[in-house]
Amino acid sequence: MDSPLLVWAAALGLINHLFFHKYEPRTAHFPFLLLAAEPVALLFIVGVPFSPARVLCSYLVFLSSLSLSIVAYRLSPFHPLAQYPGPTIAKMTKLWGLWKQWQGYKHLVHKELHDTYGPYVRTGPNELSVIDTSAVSQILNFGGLDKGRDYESGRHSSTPPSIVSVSGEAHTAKRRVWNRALTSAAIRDYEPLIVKRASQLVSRLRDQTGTVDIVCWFDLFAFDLMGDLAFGGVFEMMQDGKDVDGLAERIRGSLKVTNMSAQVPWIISTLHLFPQVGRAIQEFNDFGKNLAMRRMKYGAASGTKDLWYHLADEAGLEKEKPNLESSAADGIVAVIAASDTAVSAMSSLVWFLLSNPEYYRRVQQELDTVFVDGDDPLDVKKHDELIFLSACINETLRLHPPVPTNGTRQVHLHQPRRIIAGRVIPEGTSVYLPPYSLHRNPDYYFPHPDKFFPERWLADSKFEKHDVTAFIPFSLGPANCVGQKFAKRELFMVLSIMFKSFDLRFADGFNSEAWPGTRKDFFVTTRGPLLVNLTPRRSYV
Ligand code: HEM
Repeated sequence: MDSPLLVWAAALGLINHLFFHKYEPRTAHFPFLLLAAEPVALLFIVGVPFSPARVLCSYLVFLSSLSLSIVAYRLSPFHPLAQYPGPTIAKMTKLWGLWKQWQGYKHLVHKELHDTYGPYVRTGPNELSVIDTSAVSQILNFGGLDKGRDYESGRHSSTPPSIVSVSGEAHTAKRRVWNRALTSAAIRDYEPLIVKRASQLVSRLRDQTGTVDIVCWFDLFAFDLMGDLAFGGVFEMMQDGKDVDGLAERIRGSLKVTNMSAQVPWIISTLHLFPQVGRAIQEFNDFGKNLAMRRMKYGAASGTKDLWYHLADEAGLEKEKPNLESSAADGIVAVIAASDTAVSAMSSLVWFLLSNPEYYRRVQQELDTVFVDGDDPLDVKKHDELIFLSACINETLRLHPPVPTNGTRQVHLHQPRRIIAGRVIPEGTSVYLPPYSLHRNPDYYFPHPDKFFPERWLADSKFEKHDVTAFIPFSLGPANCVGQKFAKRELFMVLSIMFKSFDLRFADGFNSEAWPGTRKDFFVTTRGPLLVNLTPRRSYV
């Protein structure tokens, strides 16, 4: 074979690495075209006759040289993250963890890596995972790192921006509107809707005979509630007893794809060139827009201020009113962000209590003491007295955080490096602070960091270590969970009325020990059926 061609092909591989290293591509189309054309063009440049064998050799040598050069650099002491430990395969390529991630086990992978390598782990060529509390605030809080590229990367240019997909000033503007939508006063306006839907949940559960999948009913409840709040009452899933249009499945499918593709952001806009992907995106955009138009036509389900009222800035408080598409995108975010998260928390809490009968009894006793006969468990004024239920909720969020790995924060390319907790975070680095691993770190929760011990949250706790700076189920800082007060209100209301209304036990034959393994991390958590039997205690609805 012609050695000049092979030498040039090898050199071209190295030159391409240097070029793309300096000018990191935002999309894959241009690099793909370039990489496909170069080895063929080389035949003409070197002046050798065209033949399929020469083309093949040129490709092989070119791609081998390019890949070897990339891998050698990533593993070399010259790479800016060289001092951080991690598995070699993770340092070489981002593709290594995609399979685990596709299966929904990213949180477990991060945990395993931290157990092996310590609090700072290199989980990708330009990616770190950190579970050091002295870094938490410096990374997440005001003045910390920006939201990572993974947040915006799933969004096609035709999709209107939502609070999740924007950063910088655009995020600050959206966040102002969302903050107004989720103040304590605003949440009080939403309470009648929570009361209505929580009562309906209990009454529908009463209609069921035999075994019940409580996860499924929590799902139906959450969609109905968020449909009321965000779009004036669009779903009646509890009434139907199922998700007739398969909305939840569609949302979860798109979450899975977005979550995966966010790992390799440069491929997104190329994927979007495929007509099927474009169509699916368009359909989803239209779905949001139609819900928004329906809400504008029929008004709020409560007849008063709902979430949409704030998201669409109906009070006209913003200098620039958000357009319909943008508010619709936020409304859809509300449905997604509020449903899977809250459902995960409620389901896990039920699982933990049924697996620990002594704690379950204690929760029921507390509820029976706080809400004596005739008291309404949906009366939020009494929820502050539910100290033990509150401890159980915290312990659930610690062990089963509904957002187990969370998205990244980032020192963007061309930004100066940052020093965080005394360590250098170079430009172009994405940083995870995975709640699942942080919450189970024995340096912060000891003893028995993996065990459900609600007592550790009580004022007279005897636990040796209980460092609440390592508790971030709702994240921290300017992009933390804006809905956390609402989420807690919802959890207290639903759990109070449910445990007052029913005695629950795992259904006969249900493999309860296997249930935590059905929890999958696709940014928010999905979970498998949780089969229980319900025996009515007394009626509140
Ligand atoms: C137990 C329930 C919930 C948990 C554990 C949870 C957790 C989180 C987490 C970890 C984030 C990511 C923050 C980050 O990037 O650092 C987040 C973001 C967000 N959550 Fe929640 N969430 C819950 C319920 C809710 C509810 C009920 C709502 C709405 C009513 C909501 C709305 C949002 C929104 C809009 C964001 C994006 C905030 C931003 O980018 O500024 N969440 N949530």
